[in-house]
Amino acid sequence: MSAEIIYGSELAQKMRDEMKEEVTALKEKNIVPGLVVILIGEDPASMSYVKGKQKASDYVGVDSELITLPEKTTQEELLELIDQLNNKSSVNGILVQLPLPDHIYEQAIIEAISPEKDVDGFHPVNIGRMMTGKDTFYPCTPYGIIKILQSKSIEIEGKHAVIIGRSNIVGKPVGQLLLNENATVTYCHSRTKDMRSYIKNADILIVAVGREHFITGEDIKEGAIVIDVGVNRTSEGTLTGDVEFDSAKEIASYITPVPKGVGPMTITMLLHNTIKSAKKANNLL
Ligand SMILES: NC(=O)C1=CN([C@@H]2O[C@H](COP(=O)(O)OP(=O)(O)OC[C@H]3O[C@@H](n4cnc5c(N)ncnc54)[C@H](OP(=O)(O)O)[C@@H]3O)[C@@H](O)[C@H]2O)C=CC1
Ligand SMILES: Nc1nc(=O)c2c([nH]1)NC[C@@H]1CN(c3ccc(C(=O)N[C@@H](CCC(=O)O)C(=O)O)cc3)C=[N+]21
Repeated sequence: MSAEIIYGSELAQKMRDEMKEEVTALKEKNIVPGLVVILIGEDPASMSYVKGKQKASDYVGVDSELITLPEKTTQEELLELIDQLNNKSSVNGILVQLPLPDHIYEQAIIEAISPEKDVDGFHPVNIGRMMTGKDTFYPCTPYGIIKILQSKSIEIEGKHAVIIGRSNIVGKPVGQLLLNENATVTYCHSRTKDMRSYIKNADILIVAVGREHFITGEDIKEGAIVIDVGVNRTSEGTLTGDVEFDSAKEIASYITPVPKGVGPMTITMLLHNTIKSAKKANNLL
């Protein structure tokens, strides 16, 4: 058996086309969804992600502003900027690119962003809403993964979903969203004992570790659905996921590639959240 490859990039394009129409209609009501991205320092991977996001915003018609600040920016300066943006009505979404330099306390920044403008879905209020099954801004990568599964009408209910990785931005929230969809969820992480036994029993396997070739075809169950979140740069300078694609493809029923898998959906859901925020601010939701 050879798996069907799910190109998140194709779903992303389709959703961006739909959003573009929606934004055009909003503009006729004088509503322009506005996003501000704050990037501190000059990390090349972050700069590349931010560029992709600017391009997608332009395509959809979201008014996106990039604020780049020097590495030495203080926590107080960043908090002051966030305060200004929280109070600016033309700004519907605020994203502070992570990770931040060591001298800035990440949690203080996340909590300073108004939950109503937290289009990353990282604020504790939004995480709490997600955990209690309420509608809110869901974290973009996990939300994109749910959309990828739904786009292929893959049933989540009753399935055993195994998540490798428990970060606040990917692993934990993707498990929560899958639980909300009635999956049975197992989290694995660096302290998990006998991890391969869980992986072998996964109907849906989500891999978010950040290590090339972490999972191979031998690890997974026949017919499993494999979602590869990892983005690793190879020694040749290309991008690759956490899953050894060629071997896994022969065992899985569906698999996402890297690039062109989850990544483009992350950006798409960021735009979705920004448009949603603009609609809410104008009492359209
Ligand atoms: N495509 C996209 O849109 C996005 C892709 N990414 C990519 O996804 C990957 C993960 O990102 P992120 O969640 O932020 O990463 P983190 O580094 O924050 O988390 C990695 C997780 O993997 C776990 N882990 C590490 N080593 C092992 C091991 N040997 N066995 C089992 N678990 C292990 C860690 O466990 P522990 O908690 O115990 O340390 C941790 O929970 C990265 O490659 C990143 O680039 C990230 C965001 C978006
Ligand atoms: N506040 C915050 N929010 C984030 O959502 C956030 C963040 N910080 N910090 C870093 C991670 C990483 N991340 C990615 C988004 C898109 C791709 C993506 O589009 N990848 C393309 C390839 C892009 C390329 O070619 O460089 C793909 O997989 O096809 C990757 C990674 C968002 N993150």
